[in-house]
Amino acid sequence: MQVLVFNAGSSSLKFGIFSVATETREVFKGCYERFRAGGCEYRFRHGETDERGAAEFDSPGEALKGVPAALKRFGLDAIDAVGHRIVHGGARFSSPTLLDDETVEAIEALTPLAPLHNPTNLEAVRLCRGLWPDIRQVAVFDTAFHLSNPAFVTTYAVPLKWREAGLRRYGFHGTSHKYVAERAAQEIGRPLSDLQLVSIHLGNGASICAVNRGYSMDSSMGMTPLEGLVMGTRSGDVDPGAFGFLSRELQLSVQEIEDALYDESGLKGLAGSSDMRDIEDRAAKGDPQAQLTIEIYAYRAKKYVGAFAAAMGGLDAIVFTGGIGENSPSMRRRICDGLDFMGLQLDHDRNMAVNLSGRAAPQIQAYGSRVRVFVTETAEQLMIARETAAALAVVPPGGQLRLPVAVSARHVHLSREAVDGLFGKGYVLDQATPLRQPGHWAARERVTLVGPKGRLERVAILGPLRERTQIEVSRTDSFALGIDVPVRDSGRLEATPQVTIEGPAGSFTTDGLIIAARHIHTNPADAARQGIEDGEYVDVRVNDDDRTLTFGRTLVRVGKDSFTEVHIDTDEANAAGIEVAATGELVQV
Ligand SMILES: Nc1ncnc2c1ncn2[C@@H]1O[C@H](COP(=O)(O)OP(=O)(O)O)[C@@H](O)[C@H]1O
Ligand SMILES: CC(=O)OP(=O)(O)O
Ligand SMILES: [Mg+2]
Repeated sequence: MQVLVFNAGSSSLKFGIFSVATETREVFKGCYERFRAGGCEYRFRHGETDERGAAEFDSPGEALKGVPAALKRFGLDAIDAVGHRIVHGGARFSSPTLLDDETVEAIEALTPLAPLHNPTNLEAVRLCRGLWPDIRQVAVFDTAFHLSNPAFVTTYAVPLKWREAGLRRYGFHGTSHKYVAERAAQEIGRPLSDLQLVSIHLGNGASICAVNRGYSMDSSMGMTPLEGLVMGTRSGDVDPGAFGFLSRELQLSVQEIEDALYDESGLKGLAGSSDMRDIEDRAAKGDPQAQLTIEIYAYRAKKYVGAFAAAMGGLDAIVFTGGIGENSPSMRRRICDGLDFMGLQLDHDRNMAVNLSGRAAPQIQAYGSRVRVFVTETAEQLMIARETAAALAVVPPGGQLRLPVAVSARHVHLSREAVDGLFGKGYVLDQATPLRQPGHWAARERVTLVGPKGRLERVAILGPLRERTQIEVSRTDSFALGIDVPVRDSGRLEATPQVTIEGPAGSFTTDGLIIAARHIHTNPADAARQGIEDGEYVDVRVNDDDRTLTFGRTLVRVGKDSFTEVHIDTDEANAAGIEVAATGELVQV
């Protein structure tokens, strides 16, 4: 599969074509960067060609316009899918997601939380929809990796009302942190789940991530990519008291303050340039402003390394990546110097000799340093290509069907004889409420279930009538009744326990008591679209928020006119934090 990937950052537009099979190979690598008024630089690599030059674009968003022509010129415009880096995915997007009108709208709504990024990311999506309306596009989110952060990390100590409105920490650069952590684990030769790592991504945007035994535990970035380290044009940590001060002393509006924190701060605010190369050159020539800037930058990073080692309660390795992390030996040295007390010591010669060609990840710690120090190129585009292909492999070409999830509360299906016994001979139930499955209904009448421990009153009766009475309860209900109830597929009633059913005209005791195994009702057309068959078991993921849960072993039941719907019981719904209406999606076929 040929995958086109877009990675629009705050100071560059990177794009590439990847051939994804068992191995993922980068066929074409393109980049527009060093934007200033009136122009930028570009570099295109394809086979033996390595072409550099100047272009007229003055921002990553503008540079998108150059991509179609570049691909055409290299004969690379036949693609199968597009993968996009999307910086902010909020609490909803925990994994790569197919882009359609609804998901694009949801991403757009997050723009205020990543104003330097999401608009350009979406511009790339629109460009591709225009050029290749029939090609599927997948969003890969910077935030997704960090959704594993615990609540004590993601929660700001602010009023409940603000938290309810959505104020919380997220963290970014997740694709990069995940890649470099995996790369370091590979070099160490131990599984990521055994390791405590600090990943230091120093690009134009910069963040540090605590990767604790395979999961992101904390990131220096917060609700927006503004918190944390000093960046190219962003401030990083500032006392929130600054807002009041600036408003009173300089009469600045919230918008003016926010704009300045994003665009006029960081390296640019401190030294007048957002480019670390310039600043390092000036500092070396004695410029005191540039010197102080470098000291602040390194100190802030060092502080987070120490903090995250303490947060995890251990540290096996740190990994440098991003333009500055990869290319500036002096910045790496400033950040590492003085950390001998925690077992981290740099080898100065190795630090100077770093060569990252061929995806190398050299170790630059001194002999005897307990903590390893890696430098590695980040590979956001490669990760996006892989995750795009993986996401599409489980989504059939007709598109991802959101499966409505219905929560079944306890109910009974009655036989003719049971109705006679409970309500009187020949009684006709009132088919009060139609259900979504055609021909199915809930009756106005109710019954009571009685077990050795207790009673369940007002239990629903679902029709039509069946050959055999079947009573479906949850595991919690089984304790209320005091009966050990097995999990069974509907209709599999051999050797099931007995329960007593009471109605207004009489009661009787019958077997047929089960905890219904979760299942999907679907029809032949939807089943074909999803690539699933009657009788097969699939996994269904429900809820995209922090209670996201994947239900394994969900039985597919295809019926000629069935309405496609996942049925789970109340215990399962509670575990997944589902209240009334919810949807799920297939994660594995
Ligand atoms: N040799 C170098 N020495 C110091 N800084 C460098 C060097 N090469 C690149 N950088 C810095 O890397 C930063 C850009 O990082 P990069 O990861 O390319 O940005 P982006 O976040 O836009 O992807 C700039 O501050 C640039 O000056
Ligand atoms: C999230 C972020 O800051 O991204 P970038 O470094 O690409 O600007
Ligand atoms: Mg970047």
